[in-house]
Formats: sequence, structure tokens, C-alpha cells
Amino acid sequence: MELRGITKRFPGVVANHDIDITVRRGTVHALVGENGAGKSTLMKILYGMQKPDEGTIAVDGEQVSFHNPGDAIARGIGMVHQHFMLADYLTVLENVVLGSEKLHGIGDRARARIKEISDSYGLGVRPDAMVEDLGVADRQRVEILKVLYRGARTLILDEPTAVLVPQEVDALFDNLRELKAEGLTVIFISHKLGEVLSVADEITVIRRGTTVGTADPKRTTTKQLAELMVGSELPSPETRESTVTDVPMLTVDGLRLSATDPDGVVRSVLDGIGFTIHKGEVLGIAGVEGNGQSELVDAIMGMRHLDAGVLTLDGDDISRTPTRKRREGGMGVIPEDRHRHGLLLEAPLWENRILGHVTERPNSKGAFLDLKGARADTERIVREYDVRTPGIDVTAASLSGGNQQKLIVGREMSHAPKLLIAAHPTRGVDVGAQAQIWDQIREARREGLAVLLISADLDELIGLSDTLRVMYRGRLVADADPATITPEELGSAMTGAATGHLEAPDESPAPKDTAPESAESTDTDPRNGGEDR
Ligand SMILES: Nc1ncnc2c1ncn2[C@@H]1O[C@H](COP(=O)(O)OP(=O)(O)OP(=O)(O)O)[C@@H](O)[C@H]1O
Repeated sequence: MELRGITKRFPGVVANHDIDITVRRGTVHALVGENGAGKSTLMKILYGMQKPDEGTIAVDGEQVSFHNPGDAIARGIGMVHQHFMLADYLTVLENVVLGSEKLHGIGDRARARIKEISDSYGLGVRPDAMVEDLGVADRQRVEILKVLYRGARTLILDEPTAVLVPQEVDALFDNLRELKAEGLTVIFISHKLGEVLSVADEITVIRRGTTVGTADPKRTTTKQLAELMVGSELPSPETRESTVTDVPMLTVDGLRLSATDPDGVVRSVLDGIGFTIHKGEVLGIAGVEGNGQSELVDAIMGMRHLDAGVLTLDGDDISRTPTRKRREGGMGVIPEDRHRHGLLLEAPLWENRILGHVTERPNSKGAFLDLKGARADTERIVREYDVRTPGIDVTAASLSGGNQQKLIVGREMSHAPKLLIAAHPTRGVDVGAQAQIWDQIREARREGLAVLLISADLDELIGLSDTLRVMYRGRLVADADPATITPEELGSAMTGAATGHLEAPDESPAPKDTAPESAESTDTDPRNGGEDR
């Protein structure tokens, strides 16, 4: 596949400027670059979702022009988006054939074809499983299968490992190698440079909309790659230091929550959760997505009715306090799904600055909104958090994913919260911005901030947390020492729990799977290539 001179302009921004990329058949080609560098735009052009202003695309030597994804699929190009697009209450087979029934119908021929694809690439997909019963990694395999079923010979994957634990990442990379061995081509976007080096055959680096070069994964380190992306040396990391006090900031006691699923069955989603986060402490919760983490955040925010439990924030019982009062009382939140709960996508950046903090300074004065104050402060956040944007009047939707995240982090940190609930605080941000966000959280922690950290990035959990707990099926089943545990050990504790290998800490104070084994370096800062381990 050859992309030549691709240029794409948006109002005030040149997202892609004269980009050249050659992708050879049968290779895994990684695309790396800072937030807003233009990676997603380029992939959207290749998948027919956006039209380039200039430039040409040739597939197998033949020039093509895509008007929509259908055109791209017809030329064998498929895309797996970062947010999966599966229908929960349908089976795998139904999901796969949805929209392409003409290929093999929806009966036995389709089932046989799915099995055939699954077997030949080692995907292990069961056609009759319900999607709602599948974990994140299985859902991703269904998405990949869906694309292959439509005849794709080139797969575009947008940050495919962001939601996977290390063992799942290894399994995905095995799948990619199988695809490659069969002559398929994979193009993927990632901010995890260690992973990029381990799986890619070729790497293209994009900086500020332009290709700045290619890197040979066999001869490049994560540090060199990061510097190629940023165009300068990264600052050196700070060392770990404890700022934990013995003053409780948030206490959660005996929290129980149940939910009714669409079949009318009542399930327990949080079952006797209890913990304390002290001033100056980061408590990290490790767990495969969907084990109650989102419900825990909702419960602490006051967005769900509790079956039982007491919540105390800085000495005040807030169990029945409305969400707004909890926010005004010093609760900041970086939500898991920034599009649904963090931003008003169609509103300008400065309005997004006000969101969730309407009654607070600098957004309001007395009973009135202070538009001037809010606008000036948005300018400050854009500067301090390096949000790459042509101005504060553009919509949040027009920012790249990582820059949207930086805006949310900036907004929440600006109100000097007592407690920060941070769900995947650096999801989708590049290594430079990740290091900066970590530094900001550490700095605030030194001033007494308490943080509840939920993350799928195990390096982040280990690197930032003072205390680590493992969550499984709505319960906190184990704890681990971040100073000694490795991402691999933590990953297997999270999935090991799924097969019942973990015991509750009450019954066994140090579950074997999570017991610290080695005293290896705890430096997980991305700037030191921490992901290499
Ligand atoms: N629909 C749009 N309207 C206006 N500007 C846009 C639009 N889509 C992208 N941009 C701008 O184009 C630039 C490139 O964005 P893009 O999403 O391609 O970056 P990216 O490299 O994928 O970043 P990230 O790593 O943060 O996802 C950014 O400055 C972004 O604000």
C-alpha cells in the first residue's frame, strides 16, 4: 500500500501534511506519534471515512479513491476501532454477519466460515457465545474476526492494547503474527512504545502532521523512539517517594450495590467493598474491565442508589449527599468514557471547561456565570497542559483523543480536589503527556491529594500507586505491594482471579499469586522505557 503526499486540512489545523508511507504486504506496520500528530486522521483517510485534500493512495499498485468505508472494505481494508462496536445481546455469529448477511447468510454456512477463520488464525472464537458474556480480549477477537469475515487482507487497529492486560497483549500479538504468516498486513496505532518494538516489522513516526522517518524496531530503543516522536529529549523522571499520611480522606465501608439486567435478573455488582484512602495516598485498583470498577466510581460519585454502605469524605458522611454537593466538597473525576461522561463534544473548549464546575470559581461569580473568567482559565489550561488546538472556540470533538484527555485532566486538577477519582487518566495520551500527567498527580499528592486510581495500564498502576488492590466480580480479593510487584504478576493476579486462584486477603494475608517475588527496579516511567520489562 502506498500513500503519497497525503494532506488533510481542518479549520485552523493541517492534520496531515504531505505524508508518505509505504506498507509492505505481510508485515506489521506501526504508526507512532504525539497526541494530535495526525495518526487517526490518516487511518480514517485510508479507511474511507475522510477524504484527503491532496495525495494519492495505491493498493497493490493500483490507485484507489475511497468515498466511504464500504469502498475500503471492497478493496480488502478493514478497521478495528478503539471503542468496540458489538451488540451485547446478540451472539458472536449474529454480530459477525450483521451488515454482511449476503456473504454467507446467517445459518450454517456462516457458522462454518467463522469457525474456519477462527481456526486458521488461532482466534478461538465460539460462534454461539453471547457477546455480553465475553471479556474485553474476546470481544476484540470478535471484532478482528468480523473484519476478516468481510474479506479484509489489511487490518487497521487503533490502539488495540490499551484495554488489555499483559497476557492478553501477548495473545493478541500471537494472533497478529499468525495473520502475517498468512500474508495479511496489519497497520496499528499505539502509544505503548515497548509493545511497538516487540511486534512491529516497520515503524513510521509522525510529528505535527508529517512523516519524520521510519525506525527499525531491531535497532531502536523506546527512548530513541520517544525522542523521534517529540523531536527533543524527554525530561528525566523523578524517583518514587511516599507522601502517605495517616489522615483518612475517603473511607468506604461495607458498600453493596446490585443491578437488574435486561432479563430481570438481579445481580450483585459490588459486594462488601471497604477501604480507606489517606491524604497524600494513591490507591490503585487493578482488575479486568467490567468487574465492578465503573459501578464503584458511580457509587462514590453518588450516581447510584446503594443497597448498603457508608462513605466518608474528609470526616463527613456523604452517603446520601447529592453528586453536585460531593463535587463541590472537593471530589474531582476523570471519567472512564471521556466522550459520554467527560465532555460535551459539540460545545467549544471553554464551555467544556465549565462543565461539572458551574458553581465554582473562575466559572461563576455569585449567581452568574463568569464567561470571561472561564475563557481566561481555559487559555491557561491549554497552555499548561499542552492541549494542541487552534483556539478555545473549537469544539471538543475536533481535538485529537489525547488532547481531549489533557483538557479533562487540566479541568479537574484546576479545582484543587481533595479526592481525585482517576479512571484511566492517561488513556490515549502519548508518553510525553503521560509523564507530565503523572508528575501533576504526584505534585498534588504531595500537597495532600488522595487519589482513587483505576487503570488498565499496569505500569501506570504500579508506578503511581502507594497501595494496590485487585478487584474481581465486585469484590476486592487481594492486595499487592507496588514497590515489588511486576506488571506480569499483577496481570496474572487479575486473570488468575477469574479462574478462582486468588483467595480473599482476610483468609490469606498474602495470596501466592500476588506475593512479591523479586526486588527488581520499580522504575516504570515511560521516559526510561519502563514498558520494556
Ligand atoms: N473533525 C475534525 N475537525 C477539526 N480538526 C480535527 C478533526 N479531526 C482531527 N482534527 C485535528 O487534526 C489534528 C490531528 O488529529 P488526530 O486525531 O489525527 O491525531 P492523533 O495523532 O490520532 O492523536 P491522538 O494520539 O491524540 O489520538 C489535531 O490537531 C486535531 O485537533
